[in-house]
Amino acid sequence: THSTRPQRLLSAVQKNATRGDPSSVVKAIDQFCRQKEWAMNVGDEKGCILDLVVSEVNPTFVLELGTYCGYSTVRIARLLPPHAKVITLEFNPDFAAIAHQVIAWAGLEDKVHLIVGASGDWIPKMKEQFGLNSFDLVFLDHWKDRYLPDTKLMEECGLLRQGSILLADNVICPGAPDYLDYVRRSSQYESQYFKSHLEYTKVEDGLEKSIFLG
Ligand SMILES: Nc1ncnc2c1ncn2[C@@H]1O[C@H](/C=C/CNC(=O)c2cc([N+](=O)[O-])cc(O)c2O)[C@@H](O)[C@H]1O
Ligand SMILES: [Mg+2]
Repeated sequence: THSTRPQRLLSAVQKNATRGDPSSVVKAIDQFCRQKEWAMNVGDEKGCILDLVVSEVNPTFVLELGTYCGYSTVRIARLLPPHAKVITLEFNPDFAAIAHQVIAWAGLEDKVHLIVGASGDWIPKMKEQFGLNSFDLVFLDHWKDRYLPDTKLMEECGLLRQGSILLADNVICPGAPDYLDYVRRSSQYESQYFKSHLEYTKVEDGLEKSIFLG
C-alpha cells in the first residue's frame, strides 16, 4: 500500500522531532520539504514573518483557514500566551487526521481547536460554537479563490473588530488577485505587503497583512 505525502511528512516528524517540542516539529517538516518532498507549508522564510506578526499581535483568538498538515498551526500556537487559542479549519479529513497528529506531537493540543469542515459552513457558527466576539488574527492559507468570499463572510458575521489582523499567504504565488485588490482598495483595511519567496524555492511570493479599521 502506498503512503501519501502528508503521511510521509508525519512519519518524518515522528522520526526526527522531539515530542512536546514545537520548534523541533517545525524544523523536521522544513527539513523534510527541503530534502525529500516539497509540500505547501508556509515554510521557514515566510514562517519568520508569520512569527513576527503573531508576536506583535499577541492574539487571544486566532482563526486559521486551511490547516493542511498543521505546520503553520504549530508555528502560531507555539507563540501564544496561556489560554489563547487557534481555531483551524480543514475540510479534507485525511489532511485533518495528519494535522491532528502533528499538533499532538508538538504537545499543542490545549491551544488548538482543529475543526474538520468547510470555512463557508463554519465561519457563521464561530460565535455560538466558541463563545467569542471576534478574532484578533486570521491566517488565510486555504484555496486562494476562497480568500475574498471568506473575508466578506467574516465581516458579515461580525468576526472582525477594529484592529483585527488578516494575514494572507501566497498573494503572489499561486496568487489571490481579487482578495489583494479588495484589501488594498477598501477604506476598511490598511494593507501591507511582506515580500518573500514561495516556500522552499526562489520564486517570489509574499504575505499581505491587512488591519481591519472597522
Ligand atoms: N474552504 C475551505 N475550508 C476548509 N479547508 C479548506 C478550504 N479550502 C481548502 N481547504 C484546505 O486548505 C488546504 C488548501 C490549501 C491551498 N494552498 C495552495 O494551493 C498553495 C499552493 C502553493 N503552490 O502551489 O505553490 C503554495 C502554497 O503555500 C499554498 O498554500 C488543503 O488542506 C485544503 O483541504
Ligand atoms: Mg500557502
